Order: sequence, then structure tokens, then C-alpha cells
Amino acid sequence: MDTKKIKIKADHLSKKFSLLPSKDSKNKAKSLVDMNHKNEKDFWALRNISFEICDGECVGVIGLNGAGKSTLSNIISGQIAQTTGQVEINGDVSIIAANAGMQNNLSGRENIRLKALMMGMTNKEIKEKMDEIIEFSELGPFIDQPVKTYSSGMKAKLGFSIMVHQDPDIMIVDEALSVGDKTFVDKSRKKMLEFREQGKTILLVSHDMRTIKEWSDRVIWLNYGEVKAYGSPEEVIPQYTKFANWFKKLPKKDQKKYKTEQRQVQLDYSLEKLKAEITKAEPNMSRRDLIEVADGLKKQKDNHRLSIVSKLILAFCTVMFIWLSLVAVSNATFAQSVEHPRSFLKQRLLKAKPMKPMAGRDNSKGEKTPPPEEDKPVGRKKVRNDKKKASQKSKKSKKSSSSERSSSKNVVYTVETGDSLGSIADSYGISVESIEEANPGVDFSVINPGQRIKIPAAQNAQSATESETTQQTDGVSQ
Ligand SMILES: Nc1ncnc2c1ncn2[C@@H]1O[C@H](COP(=O)(O)OP(=O)(O)OP(=O)(O)O)[C@@H](O)[C@H]1O
Repeated sequence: MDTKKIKIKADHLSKKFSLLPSKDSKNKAKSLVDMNHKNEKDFWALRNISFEICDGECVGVIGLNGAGKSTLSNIISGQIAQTTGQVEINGDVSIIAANAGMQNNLSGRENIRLKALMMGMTNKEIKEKMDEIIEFSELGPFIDQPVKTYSSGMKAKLGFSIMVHQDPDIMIVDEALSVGDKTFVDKSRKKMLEFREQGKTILLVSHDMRTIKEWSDRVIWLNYGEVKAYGSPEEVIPQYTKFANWFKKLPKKDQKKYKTEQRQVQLDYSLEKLKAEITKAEPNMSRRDLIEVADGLKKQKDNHRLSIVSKLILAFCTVMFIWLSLVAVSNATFAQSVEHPRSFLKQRLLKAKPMKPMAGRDNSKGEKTPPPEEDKPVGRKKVRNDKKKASQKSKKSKKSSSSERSSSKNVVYTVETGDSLGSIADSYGISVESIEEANPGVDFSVINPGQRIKIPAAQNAQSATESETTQQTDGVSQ
């Protein structure tokens, strides 16, 4: 009985990338309004991949350029997420790729620190291992230079040194053995051998069949995103070599035709095709499992597009943003705008009548205010900034309030939306200071709709007189 533990298990793994539309001017204009990315094309870099890798195994991954080898190693190392399927990883994974995994703007030393922290090493452990890692990397004084200045061989040396000192359970080596110089490659191989003897798992991505043959217990051959073969090196390598030789011997135009056809298959792939493949390969799958697969795939469907719920949330946020902007530029409070949305919108958008302050409710804090006092009637005249409008307004309101104004009592004015202290003072033909004096202790730095203000008696009477005079004049002229 095989007692080996499964270290990596992939089930119906797929990876879909969205290809951006070509950048001609027609597409550029379209892309600006293409919120749902409808012009983007789906490209399936991996399609329905399933395999298992056990404890202590070294599995080689081979295939032509663009076959999906790096995409697969990036999914297994957790750098990118798969589109469908499951990946089960039992243990810590560390990846060394010739061209990936480094922060290019950081120095070699900073990258060592960053990776060590990501692996959960403490500051003390990092300090203890730092010199050892730097020495293994052979980078000498270059360790403090930004990684973007390194050659690919130098990057591989740094990556490999970090990885072997992290001591992971699963090591992914993506083309890293082919870029260093011979002494470094020999040193790296020795470390990998030690690693293997400890019964750890290695995923080795390489174009070099000799390296694959030397190291691998099993080989996965990927071709344009799908597994063409998975088995012992003796089985798979000859099949792949035969295919690679056939491909190389094709005339250039036939090579191009073959590539175009294969890429088209990757573009035409879909979740429906994946589902059909799964049900065909596993006809005895239980109804429950089938539903699970179908549900899982449905969830992944169009995952880069906005769902209905997201669209609704987006629409709601947009409306709220516009509404709050209108509230911000008006003198109304949010509560008022919501309670009287029509008059608020009329006032803001159609520039019609100002919004009435809410009866019995104060302004900003939404606190209750007492209703207007009947023995001290509230001035309901429309306040305008210029004196002419103010006097016209006085005329209009004469019938309702001139007698009250001409009395020697104080008038109480209820502030309306759009009023300022200056405009109120103007409309009564009095000074701002006199209003302030008549309302001791009131902070007039901000006035709110619904706020009640005493208008001083003397000037009030004067305002009424002026108002009446204006009316008489008007009467003569008519
Ligand atoms: N981010 C991405 N967006 C769109 N397409 C991508 C992306 N990453 C990879 N691809 C495409 O996915 C396919 C597989 O790429 P991948 O790098 O995995 O191939 P590979 O087998 O590692 O190639 P190579 O041997 O040249 O390193 C390629 O056609 C590539 O263009």
C-alpha cells in the first residue's frame, strides 16, 4: 500500500486571463465606456488540469513557450488565483523563478528580509541567517544595489539563496537552474539534492530535457493550457521530444498556423466546455458532486464582470454622492432633503420655490423645535439680498404682516433656506448689528433654516413705514 502523503493536489484547475482589446483609436474610445469589459477577450491559459504530487517526489513540468508552465507554478505558489477548480497544498511553498518574485526597487538585502518576513521568520532568525544567505548568493557588494540593476543570473542566485535558507516543504524551481553560471548551478543542484534526500517535494519547470530526466520522478507535459501527458520521464519525455522535433521541422508559416489554431482553442474555451469535459470524464459522479461542480463553476462565471448586486450598489452610491453634493451646496440639511425631497429638488434643480423649513423640526441636528408662537407671528416673507426685491417682498407681505410690524412689538422671523443674516437685515432695512443686539447670546456665525430670530422693534416699525411709503408711491404710479 502506498503510504505517501499527497503534497499538491489539483482538481479541474483552469486559469482565464482577460486580454485587453488592441489599442487602435476605435477600441480606445470603446474601452472608455466599456465598464463591463465586454470588449475584453477571455484567454484560457490553463484548462481543466488535474494531478497529484506526493511527498518526496520531484515532478518536471515541460512544454513549448506559452504552454502555461509558469501560470501553473504561480497558482501553486499562491501568487495568482485559479479561475476554476481546487488546489490543495500540504506544507510551505517557496518559488524561485528566473524572472519573478522579486521587488525590483528594493535591494537584494531588502528582498531577503521581505521574503523571510513573509515566510514567518522572526527578526532574530533573519539576522542570524542574513550573512549566510548573502554568502551563498555570491552577490558580494551588489547585495545593497536595487534588484532592477541585476542580471537574470544574479536574480536567480539571490532567489535560490533565499529559497534554500527558507527550508520550505515544497520547492518550485521555474527555469532558475538554467540562468546561473556553472559553479552556482552546481552548488544549487547540491542543495536541491540535500532537499530531496530529506524527502521534500520539488516542482521543476524547465525546457532542458537533460535536467528534467536527471531530476524528475514524473513529468507533466503541458500544451497550450492542457495536460498532454502525465507519467514517468521514460514515457513522457520521448513523446514530447517527438512532438517538439515535428514542430521545429514545420515550415515557419505552418508553425504559425498551428500556434494560431491552438490559441484560438484557448480563446474559444468556456465554462460550459469545462463542465461538459468534467461530466464526460466522470460519468458516475454523484448528483451532489455534479451540482457542486456546476455551482462552483457558476460562481466563477464572469467573475471579472459586475454582478447585479454590485451594479445596484454602484448605482446607489452614485445617487447618494450626487444627493450629498446637492445637500452640501444648499443650506438644507440631509434630514430635510430626505423628508421633503420634492421641494428640495425643485429648489436645487429647478430653482423654484425655496424649501419650507420642516414644521416642528429643527435643522441640522434633527431636534424638535417648538411650533411658531401665535402671539408673536412668524415673518413668512421671502428674503432677498438686494433692497429692491426686499421692498417688493415687503409689499407682498403687507396684508399679512404690516400691521404686526408697525406695532412696537418685536417680530420673530423664521429663517428659510437660502437666508443669510445680511439678507434678513436688508429685507427689514436694518443693520446686522441691531439683529445681533436683539438676540443676545445667539451665535450668528451659522444660521439654519427653521431658526427663529427676533427682529428689533424700532427698526421693524421703520421698515414697515418704508414699506408702506413704497406701496403708496407704487399706487400713484399705477
Ligand atoms: N497576466 C496575463 N494576462 C494575459 N495573458 C497571460 C498572462 N500571463 C500569462 N498569459 C498567457 O498565458 C499563456 C501561458 O503563459 P506562461 O507564462 O504560463 O507560459 P510558459 O509555459 O511558462 O511559457 P515560457 O516557457 O515561455 O516561460 C501565454 O500565452 C501567456 O501569454
